[in-house]
Parts: sequence; C-alpha cells; structure tokens
Amino acid sequence: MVNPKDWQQEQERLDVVTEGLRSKIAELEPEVSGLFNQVTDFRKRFWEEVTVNTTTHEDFADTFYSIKQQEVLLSERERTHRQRMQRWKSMNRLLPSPYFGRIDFREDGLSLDEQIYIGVSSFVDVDDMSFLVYDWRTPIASMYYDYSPGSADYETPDGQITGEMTLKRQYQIRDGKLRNVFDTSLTIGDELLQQVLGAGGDAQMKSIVATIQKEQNAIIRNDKRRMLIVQGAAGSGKTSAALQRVAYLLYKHRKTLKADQIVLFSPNPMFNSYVSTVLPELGEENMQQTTFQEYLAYWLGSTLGLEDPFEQIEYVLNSKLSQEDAARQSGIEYKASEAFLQALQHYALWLGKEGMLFHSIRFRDRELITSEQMKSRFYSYDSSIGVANRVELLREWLLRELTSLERMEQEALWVQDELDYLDNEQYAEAYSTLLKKDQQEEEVFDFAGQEEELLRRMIVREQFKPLRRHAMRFMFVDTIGLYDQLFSEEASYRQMTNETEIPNQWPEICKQTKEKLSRLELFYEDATPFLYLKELIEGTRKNTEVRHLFVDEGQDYSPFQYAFLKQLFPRASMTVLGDFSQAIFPQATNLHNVDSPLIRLYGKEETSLIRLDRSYRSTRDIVDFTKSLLHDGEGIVPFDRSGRKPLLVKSGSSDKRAVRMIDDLAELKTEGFDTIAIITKTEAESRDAYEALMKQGCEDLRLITKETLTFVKGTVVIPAYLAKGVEFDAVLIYDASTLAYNRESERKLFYTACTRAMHRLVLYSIGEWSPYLQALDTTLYEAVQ
Ligand SMILES: Nc1ncnc2c1ncn2[C@@H]1O[C@H](COP(=O)(O)OP(=O)(O)OP(=O)(O)O)[C@@H](O)[C@H]1O
Repeated sequence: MVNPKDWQQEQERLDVVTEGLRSKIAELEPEVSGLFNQVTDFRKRFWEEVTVNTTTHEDFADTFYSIKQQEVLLSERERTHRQRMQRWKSMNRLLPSPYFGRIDFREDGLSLDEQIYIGVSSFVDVDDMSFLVYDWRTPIASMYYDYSPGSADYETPDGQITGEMTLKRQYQIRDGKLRNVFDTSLTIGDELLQQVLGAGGDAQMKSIVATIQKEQNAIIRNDKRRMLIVQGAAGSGKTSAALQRVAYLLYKHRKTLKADQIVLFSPNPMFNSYVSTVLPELGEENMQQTTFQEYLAYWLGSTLGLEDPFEQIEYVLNSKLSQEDAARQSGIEYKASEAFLQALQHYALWLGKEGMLFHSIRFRDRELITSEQMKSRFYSYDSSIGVANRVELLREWLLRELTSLERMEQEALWVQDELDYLDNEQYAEAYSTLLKKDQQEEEVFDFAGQEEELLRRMIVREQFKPLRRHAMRFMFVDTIGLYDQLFSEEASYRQMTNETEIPNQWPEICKQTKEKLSRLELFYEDATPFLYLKELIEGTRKNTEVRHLFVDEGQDYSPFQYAFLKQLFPRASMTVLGDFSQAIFPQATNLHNVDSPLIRLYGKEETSLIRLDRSYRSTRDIVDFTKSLLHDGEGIVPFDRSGRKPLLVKSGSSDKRAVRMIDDLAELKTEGFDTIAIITKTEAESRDAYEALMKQGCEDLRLITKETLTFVKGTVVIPAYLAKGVEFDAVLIYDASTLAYNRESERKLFYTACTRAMHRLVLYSIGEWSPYLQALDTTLYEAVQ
C-alpha cells in the first residue's frame, strides 16, 4: 500500500479523469443518439430524396447519379456514427475503473518523467492532446508487463526507445473509487494476482488484462513469425493469453484486420460459450469460433454419417484388449500421421495413371453416360495435367454432353406422356415465353408448332436439372469408392501409395474401415483424410479471407489435421496452444519436441515456440499433487497460493459414496464455492454418477453431455474430455479407483480431470486406488476412509 499523501494524489487524479470521462460522455450522448436517429431517418427517406425517372438515357443517368450520391451520404453518416458510438462505448467502459496500472518512465536524453496510466482503452484529454489513459496494447504500455523498475525499453514503428522506469504502480478501482494501490518491484506484483486468483470461479472466462505476466505478454505481442506454438502447463494461461492476443492483433492492425478474419478452433461447443465474454469485455468483437468437427460436418455431413471425436474417445476408453480394438487403435494412429498424408498424395498421383472410379450418370433407369465412358475420357487427357484439373475438364465435358443429350431426349416417348399431364401454370408459362418471342420476331410466328417444342424443352430441362447439379458438384467422382479402394491388401496398398511402413494389423484396419464405409459412415480418424483425398481429386477449397488461425488444445489435433489446416487457410498465420501432458486423444501431436511435425509445418525460421511453466489456476497444494501424477511434471511451477491438500475419500459402497459426496457438496457450497464439477471418465459413468446422486436426494445437479452448449454456474456432472479447457472452484473425481484408471494411456486424462480444480480437489473410490495415486508421496494429500 502507498503512503497517505500518494493515495490522496491518486484519488485526486482519478477524480479528474472520471470527471473528464463523464463530461465527454455527456457531450457525445446527444450526438450519438441524434446521429442514430438521423441515420435511421435518412435510411427511411432514402428513396424520397431520389427522383427515379428512366424514360430517356439522360433521365436514367440522372437517376443513377442521384442514387449514388445518396448512398455516399448515407455511408459517410453511418461511418461517423460508428466511430462516435465506439468512442462513447469505450468511455463508458472506462468510467467505473479507468486504469489498472501506471509506470513512470524517463526516456534517455530527456529530463522529465512521463506518467503513463494504463487501462482497457485510451482516453485523450482533448484540450492539451495528452493521454490521460493509454490503451494496454500501445507499444509504450508493453513496458508495464515486461519490466520492473530500472532500465526499460519498448519497440515503436520508428525503432527502440530506451530509458529508466522509475515507478510501477497497480490499482484496484471500483465505481470511480480507489480500493487499493500497490507499488511493485516485481513484473506484475503478486498481491493483485493473489486476489484475482483467490476469487471464486465464474461460468465465463475473465480477461487477465491487469495482471498479464511477462511470458504471457510475449505470446500476446508475438507478431513476427507465421507460426506461434505455445506449450504450457495446465492452468498456465494459454487460453487467456490467446484471447488477449486476439484483442491485441485487432488493435494493432485495426485498419486492415476485422474480427471475422480471425478463427478460433475450440475443443467443444460449450467452450465457445465459456470464452465468449472476454473480447466484448475488452471492447472488441468476438472472432469466429468453430470446432473441427463442425467444419468436417459442413463439408461431409450430408453424404456420410460422421463419428465425432467424443464418440472416438469413448470407444478408446471403453475398449478391451481384443485384436479388433488394438487394430482400431493402430489405425487411428496411422491415419493421423504425416506418413498417411504422403500416402494419399502418392495415391492421387497413381490415380492419374489408373484406378479412377466414377459413378455413371443415370436417367429414368438408363445409363446416359457410363462410368467407363468417363474413365476413358479422363485418361484420354494429357497425363501431364494434374488429376484435379483433369476432373475439371471432365466436368466441362459432362455438362456439354448433358446439353446435347437433353436436346435428344426431347423426342422421347415419356415426354409425350408428360405433355398430357401439364398443369395450367406450365402452359401459361410457355405461352408467355412465346408471346415475348413473337414480339421480337419480325416474321409471322408459328404458335402451334412452337408451343409443343417449347413445352418439351421445358419438361426435359426440369428433369435434367438434378443431373447438371450432380455434375457441377463433382458427384460423378466416386470418392467413397476411391477411399475404399485404398484399403486393399498390403501389396496393392504399397503399389498405390509407395508406403513402406504399413501398420501390422493392416488387414483388420482395412476390414473395419470398409465395413464402416459400406454403411456410408466414417470413423473420426477417417474424416480428415477422406476430405483431403476429395480435395486432391476435385481441387482444393481455400479460404483466403482468414488471416489468423488459433487452435486451442492443440495437442489434440493430428499432424494430418494441421497439414490440412495449413492448406485450407493459405494466407493465415497460426497460433497453436496446448499441453502435451493433457493429450487425451489418440491422434495427439507433440507440440514442442525438436522433431514435432508442428515445427516442420512452416519450418523453423517461420516458427516461434514459447513455453509456459507457471500454473495459475490451482492452489499450490493442488499443483504439487497433480504435477506428481506426471512422469515429467517437475518443471511445473505453482503460483504461490495456499489452500487445502487434495482429499482422498474411500467408501464402502456406491450408495455410501453418494451420501458422502452430497455432504461434501453442501460443505463446499457453504464455503462459497459456486462452480463445482463431478468429473467422470466416460459418458456412461457420468450417467451412473448422476443417477446415484439423485437417488440419494442430491438437488440442483446438471448432467453435461457433448450436446450441451452453454456453461453455467452450479454443480455439474461431466466427463473429463468435455471438461477440457474449463475450470471449477471445486472438482470431485467420482471414481479414482484402479477399476476406472489403471492403464498408462489414461494417465493424462486423469491429470486433465484433476487440473480443472481451482481451490478444492476431492477424489473418491470404492475399492483400491488407481496405481497413479498409489505411487504418490502420501504427504501430498489427506486420506479418509
Ligand atoms: N496473468 C494472469 N492473471 C490472472 N489470472 C490468470 C493469469 N494467467 C492465467 N490466469 C488464470 O488462470 C486460470 C487458467 O487460465 P487458462 O484457462 O487460460 O489456462 P490454460 O493454460 O488454457 O489451461 P488448461 O490447459 O489447463 O485448460 C484462469 O482462471 C485464468 O484467469
């Protein structure tokens, strides 16, 4: 805390700034509402001001210019309105708490200290043009995050500025009143962070703008390379830093970058709602948010039944030690690999020489164009032309063929039958077309003769429409057949793909894949390769609008998926945030090893790699416990916040466990914890837990499934894989026994579940504890029977 004199001065300055904000808001208010009315009014009267006259060419030109002029006026007024509105909104946002930090900085060569107050947006004193508050994203404000008092510097577009930071101060301001002021010698003082982290969790993520740490600031402002990879421990602030980074990019490139040019791939739809308030809180619009599954379903969902990643993980978690399960597992790994990606590329080249498969074009039970005709046409094109281009040529040919077949079809017998059944509307349409033609033709028009011809043409055209659509959408390519053909016996597969390292259980992998395909369904691990093959053959879809791609929980995407994303967004930079210790999906990618496929994606020169080892979410006791669950967790450093040790509770039966849990829930709620999760391993276990607790009279419990879209406060039962990325005041692990967690491959899932806890962690078991827990040092937890 600062001395009373400084406090007094700070409160006085705060009063000045608050007053300044109030008067500016009051000044803008009538303008903002007035301009809004003007714009709406103007829009309503748009056509009244325009004289529409198209009698002569001159009148037409006059009308055109009059409309243009009105349009320019309207868009100018709308722009002014938008700008004022933004200023007004940002001042309103500042008003209750105009700033959170201050640094005093003396630039080398100057004799005066400049006082720099930092807040969520800038506020300029109009009279003397000085900044009363600097936006946290300005270059000068970066020193607040990067330095303690002493030598400091910052980058500007004109070069580096060096000097001396003589003071660093933090504020807590509520409703225009100073609540706390700290001088700090650390980068960002612990006191404030202690308070922020000690508070209860929310249903929505919070902005960390006032307490961003130096290493997080490096992530937020890293704007030099194409790829930024962040490997960070659980709770180290990866998602928080990513959202601040979006806000930073939108500010830095505000003239060229719009929020919808940034895409965030989230782990599940519920996560979208969890993070949705951070950017608006910072005065920015939300970026586009999607999940990879949503993307796949958009392109493939109408033709094939897609398994989702949660079904896949449920399969893996429930799998036994059978041969089939082992083969599926090995298939998942192989189909996620770069090797399979290359195999597909070779396969596409091979298809350029032989093996293409087409669907014949059928019409009224006849083959109009056979698959063999298409095949020979396809291979008649110059073989130096790529497969996708040859498919395009084939499509053009098909469309031309359809036009001449359509003409011939007009004489078919069935058309005569259809003629007899035409309704009045169709006759009327034909008649009016003929009438128009009659007006244009100079010679005497033969109505009777031409009417039938026209009607025939109309009938056939209508029936040919689906065929044209079919051709336009490349549905003549038998992509399912082509993908199926790939899973042939080993020698053929090797020949088609040049692959040398084929997985051992290949025949079983082929059998499973083919079976699924025969039901017109795809395993999750097949969806991206299938789409990739489709694009190799039909030409790639590219999204050139998107400039920044964020992938959260990046360890859960396969190297194959990354290569696909790179191709899909050719103009985007990528930020991948993840934690390999939380890699719960079998297709995981290591983010930071020297040989990581992610580093290879854009090459070393284009890649920055940042590690975050400090964990902020959980208390020291919880972090000490959870990091011991990992084989390589030593490097994780807890932020020093104390709490209670994790509690291990053993019960005699399922009913007794439920009763005990209900008592524990009541106690946690009395202590003020609002967000509590009972985390299970699988969906089935979630249902069991929910029923067992309800049976014993538990109230206000909510069961979360993959369909749940919003994250709300309260007590929830949730499978661990859906709890990824989110956090809770208290976490109760429903079953931490050896029956539930025993395999080495599930250690990371268990770790992920435990690391969701901010303040309290309780683990329950009916029988023996999981081997991961048995191996722990007993001083890390308290145990009760
Ligand atoms: N600099 C900070 N100031 C205040 N709070 C912070 C800071 N960094 C992280 N936190 C808090 O720590 C918690 C964890 O942050 P976040 O969810 O971003 O971590 P994460 O690395 O994405 O975690 P995980 O990988 O486990 O999902 C959040 O409550 C966040 O607000």
